[in-house]
Amino acid sequence: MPSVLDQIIDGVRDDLSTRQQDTPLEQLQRLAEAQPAARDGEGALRAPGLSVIAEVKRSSPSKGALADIPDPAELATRYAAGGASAVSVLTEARRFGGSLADLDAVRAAIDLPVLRKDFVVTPYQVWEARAHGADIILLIVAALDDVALRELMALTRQLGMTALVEVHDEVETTRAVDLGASVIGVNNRNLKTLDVDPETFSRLAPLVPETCVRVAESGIRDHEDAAMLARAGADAVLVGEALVTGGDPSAAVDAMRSAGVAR
Ligand SMILES: O=P(O)(O)OC[C@@H](O)[C@@H](O)c1c[nH]c2ccccc12
Repeated sequence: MPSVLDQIIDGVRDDLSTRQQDTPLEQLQRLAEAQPAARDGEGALRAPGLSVIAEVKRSSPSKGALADIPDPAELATRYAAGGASAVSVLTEARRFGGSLADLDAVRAAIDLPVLRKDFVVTPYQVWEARAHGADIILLIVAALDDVALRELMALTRQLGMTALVEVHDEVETTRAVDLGASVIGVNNRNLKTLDVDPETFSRLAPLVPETCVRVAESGIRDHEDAAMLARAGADAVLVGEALVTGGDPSAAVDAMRSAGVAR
């Protein structure tokens, strides 16, 4: 039985081959080179206090539809007003309801670093992220072998972007650290089963060197969860569902950010 992650990546590869036919790599590279330089995503997350990466997320494989989000730019503007350090935009279409158009809209609306959140498996997607103005990309260790991960990390750096390298267990964490990742996200959700274990971050954080930015991801409901994660060593939290379903995204971001101050 293929895992949920395998199934998602199969769909991503299909959609990718369509885009590669429409837009050849050389054209993307020209678009990427015409972009203003990438913003310093790592620096934004390293800033003192608990940083919030606020996510534009319409649906998820685990919960189905979460929110319509007719105007992602407006949502991103609210995140920025609440003090988000970066905005994450899901661009995966089949399971998460995202698109590169969402990324474009958010990029045009705010001046914060923007994270392209997708299942990146080829250099083409890294160029694509930069061509659409992203400053940070997600690289999921569970989806990549060391050769691919090293190549994608190097290209990300070459394009002036930050890689958020995502792990879910001890082996993946060691791989990320050994490959020199400087921003490591611990996903409390297992992408192979979609189960959330809120203790995952606390268990893995000690394996991540102090010199790295530690990001806690998934299942973070409120300022109390954020405070707990800050105490467990999180420099940043990545939050989607709680912000898109909560009614007041600015206040929710502000509450989480402020919760980290008392750490
Ligand atoms: O909506 P939540 O539970 O707050 O989670 C946000 C984010 O962590 C989640 O969307 C996520 C983390 N890693 C991913 C990888 C792929 C897709 C999605 C994700």
